[in-house]
Amino acid sequence: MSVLKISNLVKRFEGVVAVDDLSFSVSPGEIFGFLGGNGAGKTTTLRMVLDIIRPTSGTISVLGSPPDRRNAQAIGFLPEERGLYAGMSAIDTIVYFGRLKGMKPADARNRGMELLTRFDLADRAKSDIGDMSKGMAQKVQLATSLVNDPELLMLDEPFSGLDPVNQGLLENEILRASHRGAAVIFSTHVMQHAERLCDRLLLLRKGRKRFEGTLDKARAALPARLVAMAKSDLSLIPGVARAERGEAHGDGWHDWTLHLSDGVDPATVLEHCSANAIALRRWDEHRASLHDVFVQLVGADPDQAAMEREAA
Ligand SMILES: Nc1ncnc2c1ncn2[C@@H]1O[C@H](COP(=O)(O)OP(=O)(O)OP(=O)(O)O)[C@@H](O)[C@H]1O
Repeated sequence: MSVLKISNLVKRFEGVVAVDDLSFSVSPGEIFGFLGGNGAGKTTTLRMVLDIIRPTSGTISVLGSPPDRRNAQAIGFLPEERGLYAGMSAIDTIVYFGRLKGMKPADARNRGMELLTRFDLADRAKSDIGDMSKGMAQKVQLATSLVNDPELLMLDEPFSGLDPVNQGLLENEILRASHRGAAVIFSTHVMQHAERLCDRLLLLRKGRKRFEGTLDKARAALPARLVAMAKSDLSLIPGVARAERGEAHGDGWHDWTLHLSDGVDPATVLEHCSANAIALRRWDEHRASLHDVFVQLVGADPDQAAMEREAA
């Protein structure tokens, strides 16, 4: 059974269709990347799952029921706009959220301390949130979303604002939640995180689904590039859309870069070479990255490109 099932979801605000006939589902233990450019409709979708806003049409099922604040006990959510109550200690904040989710205070406190220890913040458990750095406060907020061991964990841009060590820590937490059977949905603009973590991903553009599937399927959506060294003219091979002859290596050997036509498997080009006695000294396949797929299907976004360069 799906933990989350969204069918034909539409959300219209005045003058804007924020979510446009969106359908997808997420199963227990699955890590699902919810990707899209700025304003694609990601946060709006997550808010509808949480019953913070209501759909214009379509249906959402969370653990078999329509969205309802009572589902909160089974959900963990890290909102995009961070912010906890300054004036409250880290551990009291986590206990507060645990209690909102129906936990006994002692259980929430034990679980909170366990999380703070894992997040290297045990010595700051009694510190006021207002006295913490932005990244530290973000880790406390992450702990509030994990305190109840949710069956559905939804993280909106969880990596932004974290240093590389803490980004690694967050990746581990996402894997840990998935291993214990939680369905995890996260949005990000940084494709490397999605590439490392996602079992499946969805690309959203202006509220509409542009792609849904595995990382392999996403990368296969763009033609591959091959780099080879050969004596023959490789531009004539069937399936090669464009070929560039590169550096000469003597005795007629040249580097070649081959851009394949859509849907052509690099293996068929290699088979053609061996069947036709085309000698090769080098053969490297370069598949499209998720970044390439994102830019192609969702459109380049200057903010995203800058963030991805920063993260690379
Ligand atoms: N309360 C609202 N009233 C009117 N329009 C809204 C409201 N909330 C969101 N929108 C619009 O809906 C669209 C989708 O916004 P949303 O915040 O869901 O995008 P997002 O994918 O989360 O973007 P980002 O990556 O920039 O956070 C945008 O055009 C936004 O302006």
